[in-house]
Amino acid sequence: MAVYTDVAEGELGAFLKHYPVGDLLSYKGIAEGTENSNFLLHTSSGSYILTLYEKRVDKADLPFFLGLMGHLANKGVSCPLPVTAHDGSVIGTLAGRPAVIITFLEGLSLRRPTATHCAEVGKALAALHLAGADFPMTRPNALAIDGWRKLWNAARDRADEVEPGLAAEVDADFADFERNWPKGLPAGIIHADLFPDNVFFLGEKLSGLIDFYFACDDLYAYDVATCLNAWCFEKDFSFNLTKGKALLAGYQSVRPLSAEEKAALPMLSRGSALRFMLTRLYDWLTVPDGGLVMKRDPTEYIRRMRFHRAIKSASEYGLA
Ligand SMILES: Nc1ncnc2c1ncn2[C@@H]1O[C@H](COP(=O)(O)OP(=O)(O)O)[C@@H](O)[C@H]1O
Ligand SMILES: N[C@@H](CCOP(=O)(O)O)C(=O)O
Repeated sequence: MAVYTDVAEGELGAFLKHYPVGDLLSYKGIAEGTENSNFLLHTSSGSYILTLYEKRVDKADLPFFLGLMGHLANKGVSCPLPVTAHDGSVIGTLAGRPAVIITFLEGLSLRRPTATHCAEVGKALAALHLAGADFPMTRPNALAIDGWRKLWNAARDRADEVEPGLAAEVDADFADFERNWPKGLPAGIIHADLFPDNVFFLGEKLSGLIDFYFACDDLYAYDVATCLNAWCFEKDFSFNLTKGKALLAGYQSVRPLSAEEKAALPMLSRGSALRFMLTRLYDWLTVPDGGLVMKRDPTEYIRRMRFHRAIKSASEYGLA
């Protein structure tokens, strides 16, 4: 469910007069997504996505996210381009919310990606890292260890309701991360949420990347770790080595990982699994059922955390 704010046809028509998109022919709310309200617009000049930013996106971050999409699109990354209004602005106001129109990308997100799709994602992630290297704005990762700690402080007392023993397990992880989290690895702009729902394909060919609303500055290899978690595990929580090999080979065909990045991959993957477990756990425990935010199962990421804890070397992910 991701239409939290309704938009009346009259006010949308009036809003669109400020943009070079032609006349409104039809529009409908999009069910997919988690954070914001999204609408598909058909106008006399084509299709667009209208996003109304809801409470969990800080308006102060919008120039970074939208500027980044523009920068990447101009460098040949297939991602939405924000549409500039006649007065030169990109961020408007609609139904009391910050609102933006972005270009529509063709393609479908996949429920069951294959190793071929994983290789494409690896290549696209590396291309994104290279294309973002000269983006002039910065945004610290709000969901790095300090941000995880805040989520954990809010959820810890009830964590064992979700999985007995989870509180002690995660406390031990924090102690390890706070002492041993990798430092000094290559860093720059990362997507930070490149899950299958944020990647479009036309057949086996990747057609676009969306949802840059967690993008930030952090370790490139941490973004690779997030993709291993999101793309290379099966529904039974087993790691698919063929997919891992394909994703890593795809990435390294564009941007080779250093020996230090490779060595850090098990810890980064464990940290990334903890990050997604924590946002899911926080929502699971704090958001009322039937509420507006779609709740995702935190236990899927507890399984991944356990898998990564047992990894001895990054070769177990499929690194040559
Ligand atoms: N540029 C785009 N082109 C086509 N569809 C899009 C585009 N942006 C978003 N969508 C659609 O809207 C859905 C939600 O978008 P997303 O950015 O993931 O929202 P949220 O930030 O709320 O999770 C996507 O799953 C996709 O179906
Ligand atoms: N990918 C995250 C949730 C964020 O949702 P999105 O719709 O903004 O991609 C998770 O799986 O926990």
